[in-house]
Amino acid sequence: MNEREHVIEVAGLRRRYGPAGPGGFEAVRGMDFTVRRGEVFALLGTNGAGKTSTVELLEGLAAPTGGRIRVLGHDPYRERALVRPRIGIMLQEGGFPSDLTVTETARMWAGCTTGARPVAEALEMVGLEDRAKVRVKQLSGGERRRLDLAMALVGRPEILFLDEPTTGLDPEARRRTRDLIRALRAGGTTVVLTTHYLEEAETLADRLAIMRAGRIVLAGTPDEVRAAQPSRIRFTLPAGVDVAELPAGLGEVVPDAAGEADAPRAVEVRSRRLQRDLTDLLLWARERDVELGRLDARSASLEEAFLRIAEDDAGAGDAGATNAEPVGAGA
Ligand SMILES: Nc1ncnc2c1ncn2[C@@H]1O[C@H](COP(=O)(O)OP(=O)(O)OP(=O)(O)O)[C@@H](O)[C@H]1O
Repeated sequence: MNEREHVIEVAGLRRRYGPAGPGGFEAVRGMDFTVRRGEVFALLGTNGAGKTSTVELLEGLAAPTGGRIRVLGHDPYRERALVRPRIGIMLQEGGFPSDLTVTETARMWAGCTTGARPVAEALEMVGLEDRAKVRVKQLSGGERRRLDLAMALVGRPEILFLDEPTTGLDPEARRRTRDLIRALRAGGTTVVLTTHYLEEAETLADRLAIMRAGRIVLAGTPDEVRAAQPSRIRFTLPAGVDVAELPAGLGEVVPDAAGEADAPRAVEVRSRRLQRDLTDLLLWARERDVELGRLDARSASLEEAFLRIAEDDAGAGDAGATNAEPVGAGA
């Protein structure tokens, strides 16, 4: 496998619903990223950030209003006939005819697909083999999601697009779906997924991008995205020890404003050099014989990175245009 082959290339991508001007809405506002063959790439973002709007453009379901997309070297909208047979799509709402059984639905779908995977195999991959004879309308919501996934797998896609694949699944089905995604990746399938489960992105994705208001505001490997946020050191200072006495050069020191003057004071240090700042703090405490209460030091989680971006909605993405780190750049 050529690690550097980009199977998806996106530059300056835009999507507007409705007319130009105040009557319309621009859901995708200039996105740049690449996806490499064989990786799992996750798009994250709050409701309405533009994930589905973006993925639909990659799938060739709509034409962008600006920018350029290449999927497997082709324009997925204009050259749909070349791209569609090589990709698998699991939409948020599959909408298969509900009077057919699971097997009939899968056969119908496979009949439209060249080189289709055997239907029984696709159903087994998603754990629906026991529901093969059940009508689609009798499936539970989670089972329908799994049927949608099975249909996306029927064509043995090179790139699999999964829009919130585990939403509505019970924990066991979710675990099974995640294992399946890992197995597909191990077999060389590229997976583009949107999800609201941060731990899913954290454990599955090779790289991820966090969107806000139609733009990517942070992107990279899960480690890179976490590292972009400060670590936190939390402790309490005994009564009588002032925050100003803390060693100089610690990261941003945020004392708890509500603390009483004669009671221990909670302090948070936001640090970009966790080991160094923690060492400085502990040496200072030993030298001064200060007891730090409830000491806790931790690196930022993906959730913190996500929440910080979500909370920053006041800027509604303008900052994102300049802060965005193009995914795949120089990698
Ligand atoms: N057909 C449409 N016409 C007008 N606006 C639309 C249309 N489809 C989506 N939008 C708007 O575009 C924005 C982005 O929607 P999109 O579904 O892409 O977001 P998302 O990140 O996938 O959200 P979610 O996490 O809720 O699925 C939203 O504000 C939505 O209201």
